[in-house]
Amino acid sequence: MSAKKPVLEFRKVDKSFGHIDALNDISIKVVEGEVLCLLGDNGAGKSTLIKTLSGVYQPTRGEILMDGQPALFSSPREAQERGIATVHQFGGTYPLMSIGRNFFMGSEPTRGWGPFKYFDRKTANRVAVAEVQKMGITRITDGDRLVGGLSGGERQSLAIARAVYFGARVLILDEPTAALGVKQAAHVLRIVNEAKRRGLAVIFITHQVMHAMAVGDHFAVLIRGAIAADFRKGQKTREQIADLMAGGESIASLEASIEGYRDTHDGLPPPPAH
Ligand SMILES: Nc1ncnc2c1ncn2[C@@H]1O[C@H](COP(=O)(O)OP(=O)(O)OP(=O)(O)O)[C@@H](O)[C@H]1O
Repeated sequence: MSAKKPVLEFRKVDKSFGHIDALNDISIKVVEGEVLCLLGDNGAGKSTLIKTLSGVYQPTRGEILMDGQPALFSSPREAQERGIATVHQFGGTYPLMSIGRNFFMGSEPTRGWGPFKYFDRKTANRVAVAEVQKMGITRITDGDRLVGGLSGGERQSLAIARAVYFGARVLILDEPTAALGVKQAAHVLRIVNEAKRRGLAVIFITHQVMHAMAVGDHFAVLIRGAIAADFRKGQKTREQIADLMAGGESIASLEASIEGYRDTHDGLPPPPAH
């Protein structure tokens, strides 16, 4: 067990949509300075879990605690104000706007007064570039550059740097490396480590076991809305984690049965199961 403090905690949380139980008896802690990897196949409940953490949904049953106190986030804005930031797969950035504008979207620094107030482009650019560089992206030097010209990894990094600058305590990263090549993914993983080093509690959602293993301190595998396994770094091998994500069915035996079918059916794959 970790001696660090949980920032957020779910206690026996259920979330149902009519008769569909998307989350079932979820108890989990998100700890400062740690990365919690949330793993699970399509439809396992990962999105529902992060939406419940970030105020989009309210639990049907159970309790959410923040800093040990009961917390109810009635909207995403309220969760954001409490320091819960969500970064989605494509960074949630605006491609036709500059880096400086994107960084300060919604909290623009201004100069002047009353009707003479205007967006302080220089300050925005200076701060945005400095913050992004502090996270290790030294290739970004011009805050006027359009975000549309950045790589996928740089966009993710910009969104993470922004969340850190605006005081996020919990950073939820929804498949940040899913659409990235190896080098770009490595870049984002380094930034995840940097956010953790700065004491943020990070929730990292991914399908990629290797990416999870590169940054995770704590792992939770969701299957059909329930936590099927909850373990810490070093307690399971890559193969064991992949098997858990596949619902306990050994990937190796699945591959062997597909190969066996191909051998007797002119190399054709088996038809999909119904
Ligand atoms: N708003 C909703 N209304 C009804 N059912 C929902 C709703 N949102 C999610 N579900 C159901 O809850 C279950 C979990 O869905 P969820 O989107 O959380 O899974 P996921 O793990 O994020 O999947 P993916 O990796 O494909 O995004 C699914 O069966 C889904 O159909």
